[in-house]
Amino acid sequence: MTAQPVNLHDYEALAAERMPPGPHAYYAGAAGDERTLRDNQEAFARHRLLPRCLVDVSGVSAATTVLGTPVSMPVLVAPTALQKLAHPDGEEAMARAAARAGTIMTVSTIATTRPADVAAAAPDAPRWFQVYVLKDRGVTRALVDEAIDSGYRALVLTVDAPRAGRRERDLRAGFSVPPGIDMPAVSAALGSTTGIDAAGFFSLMDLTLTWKDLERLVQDSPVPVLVKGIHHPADADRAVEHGAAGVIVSNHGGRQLDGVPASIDMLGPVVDAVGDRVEVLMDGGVRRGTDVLTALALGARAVLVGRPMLWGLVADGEDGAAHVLELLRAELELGMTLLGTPGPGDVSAAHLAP
Ligand SMILES: Cc1cc2nc3c(=O)[nH]c(=O)nc-3n(C[C@H](O)[C@H](O)[C@H](O)COP(=O)(O)O)c2cc1C
Ligand SMILES: CCCCCCC(=O)C(=O)O
Repeated sequence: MTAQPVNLHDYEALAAERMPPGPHAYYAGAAGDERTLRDNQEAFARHRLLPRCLVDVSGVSAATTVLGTPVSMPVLVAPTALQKLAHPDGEEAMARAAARAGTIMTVSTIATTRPADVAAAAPDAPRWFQVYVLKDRGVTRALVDEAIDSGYRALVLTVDAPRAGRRERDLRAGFSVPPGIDMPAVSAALGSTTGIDAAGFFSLMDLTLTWKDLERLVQDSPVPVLVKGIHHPADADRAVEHGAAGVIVSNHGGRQLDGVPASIDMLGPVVDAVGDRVEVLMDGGVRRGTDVLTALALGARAVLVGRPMLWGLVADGEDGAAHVLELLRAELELGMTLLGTPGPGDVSAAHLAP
């Protein structure tokens, strides 16, 4: 493909053409038969939006707030590891792209750039830090402290990955981290990062993690803590009881337990359980502005986008990632205009066909 991408699917195709097979397998792939990966997108297509007419849409704006932080749209950047596999500027380019789009970037524990350096790349932009709790709690603590000291505004505790899902594309492509790509968290725990694969990384995880650890993280944290990887409404309720300021309905882009429901299908039940107490976000399969509208209609405060941000980074670094976000914003604002909803807060269950 040579033409300028006009949607997120075009970026996906472009990245597939340009990336070496191993890194592409790692980014694109998911667990087992990839049923959940497919279902994340297909489930959006099972919902139908129901427009209302003769609403004044002259001032449509996607701007909103998430945990009190103003954002230009209810679309955030999901945490994804190893962004220097996409582009030499990695997380720093992603941070500048998110800042240009006026939204929040969530920086992974397995970033290829230190939390402080990502912050320095876009100093005024809001950003969150995603936490994997490693057996070596000192490594986790040091990264969290660095993020807090660098002004990150929230912690996102990922709870769906005590081990790597069985990622067969990685196995077939023989993917492991190439030389020259550092992951500060992994080098602090292991000394070296070259040759490590997903299973190798996740063997560093602390399998004793429970609700008590969430409570402790919340107590020790000067910033709000969200829990990412929630499927069950009862777990959402438990997360809130243990102090979470928000929950993210997510199946890790289908990369962990294959066969779990699409995130969009668990959003409604989670919103019913905790939506009156905390903000509920979701990720998985968001590829269109209309997907964002569906999530808002089911009660999400915002969505996060994972792979498409990486495809943008592969295609054109900071500019590519920024364009992915701009495409989503344009699609979302057009969708809001056609749906008859001037602001994100106007989108409700009444805008979905029964
Ligand atoms: C290549 C890749 C790396 C990821 N790394 C992380 C990570 O480090 N921490 C995390 O919590 N989730 C991680 N995720 C999951 C994303 O945060 C998110 O849940 C998922 O990508 C959303 O689905 P989508 O890719 O369909 O948008 C990763 C996903 C991908 C594709
Ligand atoms: C080889 C490093 C693997 C990091 C794992 C990050 C992650 O969450 C993922 O889904 O992949």
